[in-house]
Amino acid sequence: MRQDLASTDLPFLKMHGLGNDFVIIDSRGRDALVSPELARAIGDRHRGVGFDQLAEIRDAEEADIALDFWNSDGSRAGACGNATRCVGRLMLDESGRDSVSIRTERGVLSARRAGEEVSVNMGHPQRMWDEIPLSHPVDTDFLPLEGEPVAVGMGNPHAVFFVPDIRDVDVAGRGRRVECDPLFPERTNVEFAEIRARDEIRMRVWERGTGITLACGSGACATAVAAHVRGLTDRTVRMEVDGGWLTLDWREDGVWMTGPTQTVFAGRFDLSFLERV
Ligand SMILES: N[C@@H](CCC[C@H](N)C(=O)O)C(=O)O
Repeated sequence: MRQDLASTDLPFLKMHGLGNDFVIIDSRGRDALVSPELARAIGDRHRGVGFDQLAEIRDAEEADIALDFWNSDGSRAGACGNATRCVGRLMLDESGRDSVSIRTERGVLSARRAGEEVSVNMGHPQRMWDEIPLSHPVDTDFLPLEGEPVAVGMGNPHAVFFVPDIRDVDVAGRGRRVECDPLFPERTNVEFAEIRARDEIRMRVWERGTGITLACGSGACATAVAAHVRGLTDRTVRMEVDGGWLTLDWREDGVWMTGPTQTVFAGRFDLSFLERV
């Protein structure tokens, strides 16, 4: 057994944002302890806790906290909008303030109270092929793939397809194929979007490293950006995902995403479970 786990009392929280579910581990005051193996073990929905993403809270010098994200296959993600909103909620409640700063791989993000909900500024979208990243220079507004998706980076890669009727899309089949297309050297998240009005989108998602989820915050931001870039929507949209509704607002300082968060339970890992990792 890893010594850092043997000597650690390891509590966690289970949270979700619109059914996009997370295990949150607070590692402030100690070294980071999540490894790919530990993430996979905790992410196992039969033998662990189960999650779409694991978020590890860490100390930060230039922000209130730092966050590292893990997918259930043990891979790292540079961004996770819904987990940022969930941990943002914890930090807003803990501090009693109206705004907190959170350092992620893509920079320092700001989370704010929005009535009962939480808003996060997910930063400016990345539109250059090498920022997303893609394997070679192409027109990121119309990728050279069947269905010509839009490529958008939100600190993680997204390929957004516009479809006439979302009910006709095989999200798992197409999502799995596009995730691993050689055009995406780090794989990609895949969104399918139906435009309902200039201020309303229906979106379903296949997440890199996880599969179909009920919501994807960074995917919702990428979809709002892609729809506006294609001239299909205004800068503010409501978006229905499988788990409910988000509001996206692409402002001068970045893409703001607003929605609900929920704490489900607090737990503590059994030492015998950690011993097997
Ligand atoms: N659910 C997330 C996105 C999680 C990361 C993604 N699977 C990746 O690998 O980039 C969100 O709410 O943004």
